Amino acid sequence: MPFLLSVGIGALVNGLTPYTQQVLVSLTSALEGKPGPGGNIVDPRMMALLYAVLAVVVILLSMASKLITTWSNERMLVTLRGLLHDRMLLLGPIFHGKVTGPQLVQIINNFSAGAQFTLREILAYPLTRGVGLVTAGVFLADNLAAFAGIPPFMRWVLLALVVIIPLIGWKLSGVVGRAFEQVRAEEAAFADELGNSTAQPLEVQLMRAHAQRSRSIAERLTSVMRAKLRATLRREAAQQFQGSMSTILTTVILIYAAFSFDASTPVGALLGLILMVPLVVGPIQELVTFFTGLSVNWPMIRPVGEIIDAKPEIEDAAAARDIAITQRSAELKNVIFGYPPAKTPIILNGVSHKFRADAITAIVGGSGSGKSSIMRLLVRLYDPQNGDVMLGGQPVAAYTLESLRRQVVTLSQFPLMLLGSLRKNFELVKADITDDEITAALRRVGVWDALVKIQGNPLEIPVTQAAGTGTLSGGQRRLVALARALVLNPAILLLDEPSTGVDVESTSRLVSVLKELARDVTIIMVEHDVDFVTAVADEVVCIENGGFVATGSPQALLAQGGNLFARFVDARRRATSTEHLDIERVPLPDIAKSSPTPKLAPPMGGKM
Ligand SMILES: Nc1ncnc2c1ncn2[C@@H]1O[C@H](COP(=O)(O)OP(=O)(O)OP(=O)(O)O)[C@@H](O)[C@H]1O
Repeated sequence: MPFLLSVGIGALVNGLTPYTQQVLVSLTSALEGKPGPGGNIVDPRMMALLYAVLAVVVILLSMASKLITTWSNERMLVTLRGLLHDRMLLLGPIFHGKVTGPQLVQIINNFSAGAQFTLREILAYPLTRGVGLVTAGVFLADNLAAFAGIPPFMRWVLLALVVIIPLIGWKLSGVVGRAFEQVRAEEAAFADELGNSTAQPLEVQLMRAHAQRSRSIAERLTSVMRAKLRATLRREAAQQFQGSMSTILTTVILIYAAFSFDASTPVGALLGLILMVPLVVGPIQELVTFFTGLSVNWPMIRPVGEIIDAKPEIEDAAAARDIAITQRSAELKNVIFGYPPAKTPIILNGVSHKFRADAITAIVGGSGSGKSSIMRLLVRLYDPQNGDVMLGGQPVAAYTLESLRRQVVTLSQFPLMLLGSLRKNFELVKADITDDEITAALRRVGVWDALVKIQGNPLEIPVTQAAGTGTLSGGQRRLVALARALVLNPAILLLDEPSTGVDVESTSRLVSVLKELARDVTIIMVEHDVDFVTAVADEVVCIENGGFVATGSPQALLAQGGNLFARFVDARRRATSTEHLDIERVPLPDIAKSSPTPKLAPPMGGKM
């Protein structure tokens, strides 16, 4: 609505402006006592009055047009930014693997403004500028006709100028566009580099990498500056050229008019030429400027368009339904999987396994063996190339993504924590959650008492980017995230390294929480800590070289020996054993025989 209003008023202003100038032309001719370009003799006082009224109307409408255009622009921009944000959250891992977080921030924050401007111009130009162009064109022809004997070729000269000059401008805009494409690439690289520094500034300090980061940022900034300088110089040259269009045309017409001027020609017609040429050239010039602007903005508009057009990689299958998981089983049937788009290397090569319902299964394997990939298949972040992933006896694609992810809940290794209060982080998964529900969930995972020590009302604890005074520690974050996952009453819970960063006391609490939970939730976890696995898991599935190589309870696998789990436990024991440490035994002084103030044995290598 504001857009249509702004376009309507803009068209009115652009139509009235040449008309107002033409009134001035008629007024001048009337003062001279000659008929105006229209052929009529008019009353100069009436014309002066009409000019005054029209001038005031144009001024008022121009002001209104500016205000409404600003309002409409802001509304369009808000809608576009919201749309980009929402679309981006629907896109899958291939998209998010390609476009980094800092780049997304840049697209939604900055690039959207360029896209909004372009969209507005495309939609509004034909009406707003078109009306002005046609009106001024008609009056220009009227004024030219007042010059006796204008030969027809002059019209062709004019037409040629009107066509050729914008064409040259268009060519120039291509050069400018390429230069700005480079600017965008440099800015994206800078955004990533800056993201590297802002992600963990304290870690940068601890690594004493300040100088390295500083150098990288300086290099990137220099590249951005160089690219911008190149592009800006090209743009300035193009704009200078476009700016001269109006002057060139006015000059050509005036020279011709001056040579064709005779006693019968009204001075008003000459004035008409001077006034109308810029009004005809203006919209054409704006069109060229717009196309130049389009080339300049295109590198920024394209990613905006890509997000709007991009299709989520995984969508609901045609026959997908909202199905309740009653039978809390999960099964892989001969699954073959490699990451798209290449789908090679094969990560899972024909794996089959039925995860026990209402039990805890730990997937154990070396780094990069495909453990997390299995979790991703279970929540349909990806689809396998072959075989079936079954949940509750149904293929995973039979569920709508909404119903699947409501019931199969993932607790990732580094859970998402929103900046804000602890309560806000629970509202993330359940908008209408009550304080009592949050409290119960936090008590259930055993973190409540520790949180009370941070702040009397733990729900108001501020969640910050990093751990610090008055906020959550790394381990507490994990337990809070587990509490948040439980709020959803999952049928199947997927845990990625749940024991990471949790202290010994909290770990034993975690073991009992998970064991209790597993009475009516199927838990599948990826875990490197084999002691934790031994303590908590009912079943262990070992993965190696794309296949499941051993399955059984931790105790059975340990008793059997030789399998991957037993090897891992053994390696862990050897790594943490103190037997290999050569500790020199220092003889204790014989207190009975020694003097009242016995001398202590000197430390190794030390001197008393
Ligand atoms: N999005 C992706 N695109 C392409 N390859 C990927 C992607 N994610 C993971 N991989 C590759 O797939 C293999 C298995 O990855 P996965 O994350 O499943 O391993 P993992 O067993 O969970 O490893 P870790 O214990 O180190 O977390 C790895 O070689 C990894 O590099």
